[in-house]
Amino acid sequence: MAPPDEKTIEYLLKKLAMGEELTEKQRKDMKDYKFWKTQPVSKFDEKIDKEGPIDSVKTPADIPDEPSPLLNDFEWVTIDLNKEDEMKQVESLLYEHYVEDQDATFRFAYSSRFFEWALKPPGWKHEYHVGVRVKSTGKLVAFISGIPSLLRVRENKVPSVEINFLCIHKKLRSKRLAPVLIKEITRRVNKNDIWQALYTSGAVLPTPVSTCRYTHRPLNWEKLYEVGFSSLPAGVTKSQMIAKYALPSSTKTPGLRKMVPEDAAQVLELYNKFQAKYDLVQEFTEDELVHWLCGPDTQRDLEDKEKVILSYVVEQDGKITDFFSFYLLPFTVLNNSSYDRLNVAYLFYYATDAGLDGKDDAVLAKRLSSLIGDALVVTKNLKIDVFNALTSQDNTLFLKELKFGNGDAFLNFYLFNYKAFPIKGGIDPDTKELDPVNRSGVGVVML
Ligand SMILES: CCCCCCCCCCCCCC(=O)SCCNC(=O)CCNC(=O)[C@H](O)C(C)(C)COP(=O)(O)OP(=O)(O)OC[C@H]1O[C@@H](n2cnc3c(N)ncnc32)[C@H](O)[C@@H]1OP(=O)(O)O
Repeated sequence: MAPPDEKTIEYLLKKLAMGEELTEKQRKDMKDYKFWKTQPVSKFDEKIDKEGPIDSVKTPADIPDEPSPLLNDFEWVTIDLNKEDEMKQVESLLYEHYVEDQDATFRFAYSSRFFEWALKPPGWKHEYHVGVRVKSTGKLVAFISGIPSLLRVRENKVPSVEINFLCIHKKLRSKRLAPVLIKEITRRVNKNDIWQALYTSGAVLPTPVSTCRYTHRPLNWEKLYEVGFSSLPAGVTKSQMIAKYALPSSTKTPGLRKMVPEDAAQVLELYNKFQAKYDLVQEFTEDELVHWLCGPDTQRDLEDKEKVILSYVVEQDGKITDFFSFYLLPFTVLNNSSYDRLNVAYLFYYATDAGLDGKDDAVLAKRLSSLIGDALVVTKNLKIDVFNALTSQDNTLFLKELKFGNGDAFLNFYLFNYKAFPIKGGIDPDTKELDPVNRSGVGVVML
């Protein structure tokens, strides 16, 4: 990994991804996970004989009606994301404190639109947007969120929540507040008779069910270089680098067009068929699919580059044969005289009917390379600077060909109160290199 002061694209993307390099060092002994060793999660190296819940069966009546008390100066709050000022408070807490960056030169540029999408899918619940305020000033100093999600873990449907955006003000770090927040959201979720959760983190905790690697594809190499994020490899000229990442100006798939909500029934059918191969999947209703792929109503009239999620379908004679989607989360660059923003796209869901019988990976690889190659063209035309993807889904079939470079960061997937056999992350467990043969079993994409 490059030293932080060099500000290479590798370093930045690692920060952006909130990932960490996966080293044995990072993994403490189980006994040192003072909080996690008390929770219903698998232990490292635990032999799993059967998949399923860990805790004994409970009912909401067994769960306390009130949260654990906080220290005197603080209070629990439920954030009302329908209120503009409360939405803004979450935005600014995350803007200031979500990314660890010593000299604070870049930050995720979260927007209300992004949270409308990420935190208010169909069936969202106020009580899963949990905050801690300073009593005297009302200042929001910590946040954790959940959204309802029906998961499939191999053959089992698991009603769950997805937990995300855990954030504590920098001044309140290392005071064991994170476990208190996690216990409070667990209590609120359990009260609704839900006992399982999915979450991801760069941090190594007991115990990842899967680990994927981040990869990135420069779209505007010159800008990345000019802001000092990308370095010039020895013996290569700038024009060679620009030529390396050049893309055609228009897409090549006949019938490619933007997805509209009316496509949902066909897209859902295709999504379900395509995702059948994966071991960890999010099941969608049609309404949920529209939300996740077409975005909330509030984004529909915006220009594409202002949207948070964009989806495209391929339609041939009235039949949708493929789709892809990506979400946009820029970051603000501080202290740079030429640029104040870097535009970043993240690969989201996709599916194709090519090679659905699973007999010929070459057919699937060819189609996906062409499809996601078009996603690169679309994003480049939207002035996106870099396109990120994990090694999840079938991504290792096309990442190399499309010139995605390996990131240093890894993302761990965790299940709460659910034992599961390990799920492949699209990388070789020893070398951590992309593995196009033993592809990932992770179908779900977390934000
Ligand atoms: C059924 C429903 C269940 C619902 C709940 C399911 C579980 C959800 C779990 C949450 C999923 C979140 C998904 C995301 O949002 S991942 C994104 C996490 N956020 C950030 O990285 C933003 C910047 N960092 C911070 O705000 C703080 O450093 C955080 C809040 C991360 C920790 O605050 P702080 O640094 O001040 O620490 P502490 O003294 O309070 O607490 C120390 C304890 O916390 C354990 N720790 C540290 N980082 C994480 C982490 N990312 N997930 C889980 N646990 C974590 C740590 O191992 C130690 O426990 P143990 O080692 O002693 O055992």
